[in-house]
Formats: sequence, C-alpha cells, structure tokens
Amino acid sequence: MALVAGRKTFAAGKTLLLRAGVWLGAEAAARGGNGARRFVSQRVLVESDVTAGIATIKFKNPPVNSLSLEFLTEFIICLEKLENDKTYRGLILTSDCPGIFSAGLDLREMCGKNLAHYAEYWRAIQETWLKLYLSNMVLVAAINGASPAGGCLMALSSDYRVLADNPRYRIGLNETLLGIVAPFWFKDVLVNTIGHRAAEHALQLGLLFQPTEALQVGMVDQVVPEDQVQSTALSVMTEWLAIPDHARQLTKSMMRKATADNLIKQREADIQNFVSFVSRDSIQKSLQVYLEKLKQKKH
Ligand SMILES: CC/C=C\CCC/C=C/C(=O)SCCNC(=O)CCNC(=O)[C@H](O)C(C)(C)COP(=O)(O)OP(=O)(O)OC[C@H]1O[C@@H](n2cnc3c(N)ncnc32)[C@H](O)[C@@H]1OP(=O)(O)O
Repeated sequence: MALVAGRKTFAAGKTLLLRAGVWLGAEAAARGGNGARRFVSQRVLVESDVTAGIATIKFKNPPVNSLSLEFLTEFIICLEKLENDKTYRGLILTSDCPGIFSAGLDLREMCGKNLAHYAEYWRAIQETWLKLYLSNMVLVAAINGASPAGGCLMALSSDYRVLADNPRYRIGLNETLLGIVAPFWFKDVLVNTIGHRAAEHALQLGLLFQPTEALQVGMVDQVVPEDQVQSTALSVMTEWLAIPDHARQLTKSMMRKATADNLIKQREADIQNFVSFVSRDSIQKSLQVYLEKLKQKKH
C-alpha cells in the first residue's frame, strides 16, 4: 500500500501540491481485481467502481463537514484527479458524517483571520464551485444530511439531487440568517434551479427547506427513505450514463457556461468584494455571535 504525502503527479501530467492528508495509490488498491478502487485522503474519501465508470466522494470532515480550507484543498485535488482520469463518467457526492451533508463554509475561516487568508479561502471556494459546476462527469448528490448554505451550493451544482426523507435534513441558502449576503453566483445557481421568484423568496428569508418542501420548490429532484439514498443515486446515475457523453456534456455546457463565465470574468473583483465584506467589524461581529450561538446550543 503506497502512502504518499507532498507533491504528487497525476495521470494528466499535472503536478499538484497535496497540502494535507495522504493518498492511497490507486494502483495498489486496484490489485483486488474486482474493479473497485479506493483513494483515501484525510477529509475526502473516494470510492470507485472502475467497471461502471462511477466514483463516489464521501465528505469526511467531522463533526459537520464544514468547508475548511484544508477540506477544499483535498476536495479540489480529488475532483481534478477524477476529471482527468477518463475511466470515470459519473460522480456521486455524499457524506461520511451521520446526519450532515455539509454545514457549508467553515465560519472559522471567515473570522479573526487576515485579509490574505480571506482571499485564499474565497479563491478555493470559487475553484471548488467552478470545478463542480462545469464537470464533464455526471454529478449526482446523495444528500444524507443537513445541507445549509455552501453545502446546499455543492448539491445545487450537481446534475441531480436525491435527499433523504428526514425532517432534520434541511437544505437552503440561509446566509441572511447569519447577517451575510449570498454571492451573486450562489444566487445565479439557485435561480437556475428553482426560478427567480422562489429564489428571491428563499434568499431574502434565508429559508432552509425540509425534504417535502425542498421537493415541492424544485431544490431537489427526489426524496427517498434514508436507507435508499445511495441506491437511488446509483440508479439515477445509470440512467444518465446511458446518454452518449459528448451530447450530454455539450448540452450541460450550453446550459451552464454563461453562469460560470459570469464569475470567471470577475473572479478577482469577487475575491476583493468578499475580503472587504467579511473583514468589516460589523460582519465579524455577526459571524462571531452566530458561531457562539451554535456552540451554546448544546448547553
Ligand atoms: C460578499 C459575499 C460574502 C459572504 C458570502 C458567504 C457565503 C456563506 C456561505 C456559508 O456556507 S456560511 C455557513 C452557513 N452554515 C450554517 O449556517 C450552518 C451552521 N450549522 C448548523 O446549523 C448546525 O451545526 C448543523 C450543520 C445543522 C449541525 O447541527 P448539529 O447539532 O449536528 O451540530 P452542532 O450545531 O452542535 O455543531 C457541531 C460543531 O460544529 C460547529 N459548526 C457548525 N457549523 C459550522 C460551520 N459552518 N463552520 C464552522 N463550525 C461549524 C459548531 O459550532 C459546533 O462546534 P463545537 O463542537 O466547537 O461547539
């Protein structure tokens, strides 16, 4: 078993810096010969079925799969590796943390840090979204837990969403409840998914939808019993993979390119906007109060 940390060269000849975690060499793991491979990094677990051409990424950043910079770094590397490996045509996104898909952006990355950190963090958020939204693979989100804000964005960036039928698993862009504003590209993705009026309503009120409401508004495509989320995601994937790749990919690009380009053409300005917004005293205070409330919830 090969454990590698540090610099790693991937299939497409690109060299990326693996900042954290370890990587279990695919070659070593594939020796079982049953078509299954398993990559392991510290916060992102990748299982794959080579024969079917389907990979599954499980978020593994306990307790709540917050999108910390370390998590995002590992996630981007995994995505890039899968995207460049033409074995994989489909990717299922799910969580390894019981009851939580992802709590969204890691609020500790947005509080009490310096301006350079905020800029680095926001660039990683942008990069993650662009890679997900423009992926050539079919992306199915198997949402097996709560999915607020950035967690919801990851689900919305997939091609299809299956949500577990549990009233505690709420999903939505709740930024206004934190005293912050969802960026224009979060808004664009929501509008593309549920339409302008429903998005305006949901965004202003910071609505977190229970499964039946999420289905009704079109935020998810299917709600199924909790123990059927993974099998449903797999059968949806099989259906989507029956479509010829080139036709599906060009269609996906036709539908999504304008939304992605809208961010790409103003990436630096968007970073500056985030940095100046989040570093305001009033915003720092709101975020700290919100974090404190989360901590005190238990006591
Ligand atoms: C110009 C543009 C400017 C800004 C744009 C920014 C866009 C922002 C997008 C975001 O994603 S902001 C993050 C929004 N997320 C949330 O509001 C979710 C908050 N969390 C929860 O609601 C709950 O934690 C939960 C996900 C439903 C899970 O509940 P549970 O009861 O299971 O866990 P608990 O609340 O006890 O949390 C455990 C532990 O985790 C800490 N925590 C939770 N969420 C976050 C987070 N997003 N970032 C960092 N840390 C988080 C929580 O404080 C607890 O910590 P403790 O164990 O130390 O007390």
